[in-house]
Amino acid sequence: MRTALVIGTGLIGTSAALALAGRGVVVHLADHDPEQARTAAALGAGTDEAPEKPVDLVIVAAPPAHVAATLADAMRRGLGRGYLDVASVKGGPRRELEALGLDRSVMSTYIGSHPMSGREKSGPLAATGDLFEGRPWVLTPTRDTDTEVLNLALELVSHCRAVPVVMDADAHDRAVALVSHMPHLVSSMVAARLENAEETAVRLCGQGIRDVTRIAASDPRMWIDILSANPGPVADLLTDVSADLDETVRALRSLQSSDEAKRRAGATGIEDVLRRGNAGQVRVPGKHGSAPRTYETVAVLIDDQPGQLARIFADAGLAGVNIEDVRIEHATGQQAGLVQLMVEPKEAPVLSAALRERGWALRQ
Ligand SMILES: NC(=O)c1ccc[n+]([C@@H]2O[C@H](COP(=O)([O-])OP(=O)(O)OC[C@H]3O[C@@H](n4cnc5c(N)ncnc54)[C@H](O)[C@@H]3O)[C@@H](O)[C@H]2O)c1
Ligand SMILES: O=C(O)C(=O)C[C@]1(C(=O)O)C=C[C@@H](O)C=C1
Repeated sequence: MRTALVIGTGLIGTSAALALAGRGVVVHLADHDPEQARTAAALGAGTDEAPEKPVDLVIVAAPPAHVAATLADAMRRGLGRGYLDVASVKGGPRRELEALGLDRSVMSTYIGSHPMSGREKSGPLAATGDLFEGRPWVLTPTRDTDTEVLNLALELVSHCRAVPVVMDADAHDRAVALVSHMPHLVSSMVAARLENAEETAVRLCGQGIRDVTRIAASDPRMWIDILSANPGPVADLLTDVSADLDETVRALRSLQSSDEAKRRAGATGIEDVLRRGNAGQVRVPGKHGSAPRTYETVAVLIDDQPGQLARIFADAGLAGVNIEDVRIEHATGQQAGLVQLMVEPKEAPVLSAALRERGWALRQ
C-alpha cells in the first residue's frame, strides 16, 4: 500500500494513520470537522490536503451511524481502490450500505473491519501509533470481496502490528456483545453508583474500581451509536447478568440471617458466582491473543515526574529484560506512583537486581 485516505481523524483514524505514516505510506486526512484533520496532520499522521488521484485504501473511522453514508459518498466519488471501515459493529453498517443501491462491483471493493483496541478517550490527541499492536483486528470479507481489497486490509493490519481475525459480520456482533458491549454497560452501572456517593468513600478508590470503571469514561454519543446497532445480543447477555445479580442478592440476604443453615447456603451461593468468575477470567487471552500467561511482577516506586517511566524502560532494556505488561497505580494525594512491571518469572530477579543497582526503590 502506497497511499491511504483516513476519513474521521479521531482516536482510531489518527492512530491508524500514525501507524501507516510510520511505515512510509502517504496518508491523507479528512474529517467533517477540519480542525480534527489539521490536528492529526500536526501530530505527524499525514497531510490534510485532499489526494489528487484515487488512493489505495480509504479508511472510514467515523462514528458507526455515519459509516454507511460516508463510505457511499467516498465510493461514488471514486476516492480509492479499496474501502474499509473500523466501526465497532459490523452487521448494521453493511446492511445500511447495501441499502444505498451501489453497484455490486463497487460493493466488492468494501470490507468491514474492527480493531479490538481503543481507549476511553476520543479525538486525535488521544491517538498513538502503537494502539493496535498485538490486538485482534477483525476483518469481515464476504464471498464477493475483491481479493486485492482483502490484501490491502491485511496490509493495514500488518502495518498496525495487529493480529488479523476473519469473521462473519453478524457472528462478530454477537461476540463483541459479550466481550465489549455488555461489559461497557456493566462498567457504567458500577461507576454510576459513585455519582452521588459520599466524598469520604470516593477518596478511598483503589485499583480494583479503577480497573472496573475505566471504560465508563467513554463518550456516550459513540456508545449510543454502537449499542443502537447491536441491541438484541446485548439485552440477552444483560438478562443473564441480571439473573446472576438476583441470585447474588438472595445469597447476600441469606448471609444476613441469624439461621446458620441459611448463612451456609448464602456463602455457597456467593462462592458459586466467585468461582464462575475465576473460570471465565482465566479464559481472557494474554498479549498477542495467546493463552494467558503468568508473569511475575516487579514493583517500583516512582516520583510523579516526567520521564520516570521512560528511564525505567530504558534501564530494563539495558538489563536485557523484556517487559511484557505494565500497570501504574497513583497514590491519592501523593506525588508518587507504583509501577508494576510484568516479566517472565526467570527475568524477575535479573530486573530487580538491575533496577536496584541503578537506584530505583523496589516494593513487594
Ligand atoms: N474508541 C474505541 O475504543 C474504538 C475502538 C475500535 C473501533 N472504534 C470505532 O472507530 C470509529 C471511530 O471512533 P473513535 O473512537 O476514533 O471516535 P472519535 O470521536 O475519537 O473520532 C471520530 C471522528 O469522526 C469525525 N466524524 C464524525 N462524523 C463524521 C462524518 N460524517 N464524516 C467524517 N468524519 C466524521 C469526528 O469529527 C471525529 O473526529 C467508530 O466507528 C468506533 O465504533 C472505536
Ligand atoms: O479499552 C478501551 O478503552 C476500549 O474501549 C476498547 C474497546 C473494547 O471494548 O475492548 C471498546 C470498543 C471498541 O469497539 C473496541 C475496543
